[in-house]
Amino acid sequence: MKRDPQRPECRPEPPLPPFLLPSSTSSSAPGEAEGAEPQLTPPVWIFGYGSLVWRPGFEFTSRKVGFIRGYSRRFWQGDTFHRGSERMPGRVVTLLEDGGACTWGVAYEVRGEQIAASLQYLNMREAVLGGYDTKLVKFHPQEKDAEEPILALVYIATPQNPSYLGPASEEDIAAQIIVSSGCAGHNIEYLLRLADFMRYFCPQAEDKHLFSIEEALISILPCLYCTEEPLEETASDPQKSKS
Ligand SMILES: N[C@@H](CCC(=O)N[C@@H](CS)C(=O)NCC(=O)O)C(=O)O
Repeated sequence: MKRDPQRPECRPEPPLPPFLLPSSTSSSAPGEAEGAEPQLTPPVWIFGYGSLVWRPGFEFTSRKVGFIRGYSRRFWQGDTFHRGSERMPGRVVTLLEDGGACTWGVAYEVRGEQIAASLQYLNMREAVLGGYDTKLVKFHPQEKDAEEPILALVYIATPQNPSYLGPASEEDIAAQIIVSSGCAGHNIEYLLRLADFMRYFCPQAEDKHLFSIEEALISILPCLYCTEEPLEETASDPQKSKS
């Protein structure tokens, strides 16, 4: 896919300074480190790259489409609550450290009372229910005139969390998504909404993993994308509409 010369090339990011944000799997919300001052200063930016791109679930002041460097998005996290069950775990996305890669998503700006409310909500949704930890990353807005990257909080499910499923073929991932649903809805919806986000908001970006799974899912369930014959065809040949 042709890259837009205006867009910053995706190259390895220099390491971030260490920060004291606790792992959000601890009982405290991110930013409430035991005995240490939180490193996030208002306004706080939260980067989403999975369900957060279409369903943040918290109030925010503004949002920007953009990317982070050094990570690839992978359907390698199991989910037995939002998009799956204990008996049929679903698959949702996490980030894999990958020096030369970029992951596109949405960063949300939260201010004032929105900060504590969003972090408490996400601590429950992502950490407690989802097994995700928090990290700080540099977010690059897609606006061409965007100068500096923005420090943002991101939720990542590491291989150490109990729901981590790890790599599988795109076909096996699609087959697992097809049979999984949970409290937030079907796992198919999760995949297709993420694929639609990338098509409409980041058409210049590549995500072979995501679109290969979507293709595998459509090859198993062609009805998902079957369309009626174009009207103009049946109009020109009325016999067709009778078949
Ligand atoms: N942390 C990623 C992934 C978050 C994610 O998709 N988490 C799932 C599982 S815990 C979730 O919140 N699902 C809600 C839904 O599927 O609507 C993001 O920033 O979007």
